[in-house]
Amino acid sequence: MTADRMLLDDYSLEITARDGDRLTEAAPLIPAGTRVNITALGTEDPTARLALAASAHRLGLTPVAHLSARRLTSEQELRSELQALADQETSASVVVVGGDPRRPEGPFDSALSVIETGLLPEHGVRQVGVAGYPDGHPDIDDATLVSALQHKLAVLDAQELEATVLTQFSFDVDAVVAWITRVRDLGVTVPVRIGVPGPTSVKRLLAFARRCGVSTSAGVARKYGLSLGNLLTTAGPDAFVDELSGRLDAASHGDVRLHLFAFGGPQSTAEWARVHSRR
Ligand SMILES: NC(=O)C1=CN([C@@H]2O[C@H](COP(=O)(O)OP(=O)(O)OC[C@H]3O[C@@H](n4cnc5c(N)ncnc54)[C@H](O)[C@@H]3O)[C@@H](O)[C@H]2O)C=CC1
Ligand SMILES: Nc1nc(=O)c2c([nH]1)NC[C@@H]1CN(c3ccc(C(=O)N[C@@H](CCC(=O)O)C(=O)O)cc3)CN21
Repeated sequence: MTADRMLLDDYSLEITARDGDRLTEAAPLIPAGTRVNITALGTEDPTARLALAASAHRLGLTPVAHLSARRLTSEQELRSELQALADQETSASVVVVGGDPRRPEGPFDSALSVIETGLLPEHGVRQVGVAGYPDGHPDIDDATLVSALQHKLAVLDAQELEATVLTQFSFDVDAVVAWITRVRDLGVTVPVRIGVPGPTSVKRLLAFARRCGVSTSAGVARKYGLSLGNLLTTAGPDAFVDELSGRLDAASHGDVRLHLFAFGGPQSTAEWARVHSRR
């Protein structure tokens, strides 16, 4: 198996609640059991996210609902959301992120505070994803991020939950390789999924990068293949993934896979993964 195929083997796909119908259309392109992550945006109807989790499950995929700590207005809301996922048998895997609101909307200020409630395993959760930041975070310093990561993994381990680290997307292979090396050196052994945008217009990629605090310096953009002078062209992660796979080896970097953000919709991202994993 080539290095690209290892990275793309068992990739995960992140979509939003609005992508429901489009997931059904894209499903024939997606390997059975693939994890489909459902972003927590705060703008969508929570029932739409539940419906999408149910639909992914029916399509033979593995739904992974995201919980956003700072967007939860009460512990009751967390309980209801988990119970609703459990009732439709879609609670086995979730992701817990801090959430973008500057001030928490309820009792939870971080992913850790949600995990520490102990409510996840009580509702049938067995596997939990937490976030990693190869490019850093605009509002949170690196030391805080790394200690939060270690703390979350320790508590998940104590709760006998499987953990995965899902990274924020990045256009910078050097930063990603350095970050994987750093967390492995710190003793993080769990699987890591590197966030990569699926193909979409340069314009959309730049807008998402700005919104999510991801850097797009001129050098990084050029190497990635983002032509800043032509915003309507489509940019895919081909060069990024080829270089990343050439620079990783399982012995020193452990279990590393791709987490594809379907910014251009599930179909184009799934098609990209299918073509690229055959090369
Ligand atoms: N929706 C998504 O898919 C993603 C969201 N993010 C965002 O990245 C940020 C950090 O998330 P996690 O790594 O899960 O952190 P976390 O919840 O583990 O928190 C790490 C530390 O940063 C603080 N913190 C958390 N969110 C913050 C915020 N919005 N502003 C200032 N301080 C904050 C926490 O109190 C804690 O001390 C959040 O804003 C999160 O929403 C990151 C990646 C993906
Ligand atoms: N700090 C941070 N906050 C986030 O919210 C966030 C990240 N990082 N990292 C990446 C994920 C993926 N995210 C997203 C956000 C929007 C769409 C999206 O397709 N939005 C549609 C509208 C969909 C809707 O409103 O339901 C769009 O056309 O913009 C996809 C992924 C948000 N995410």
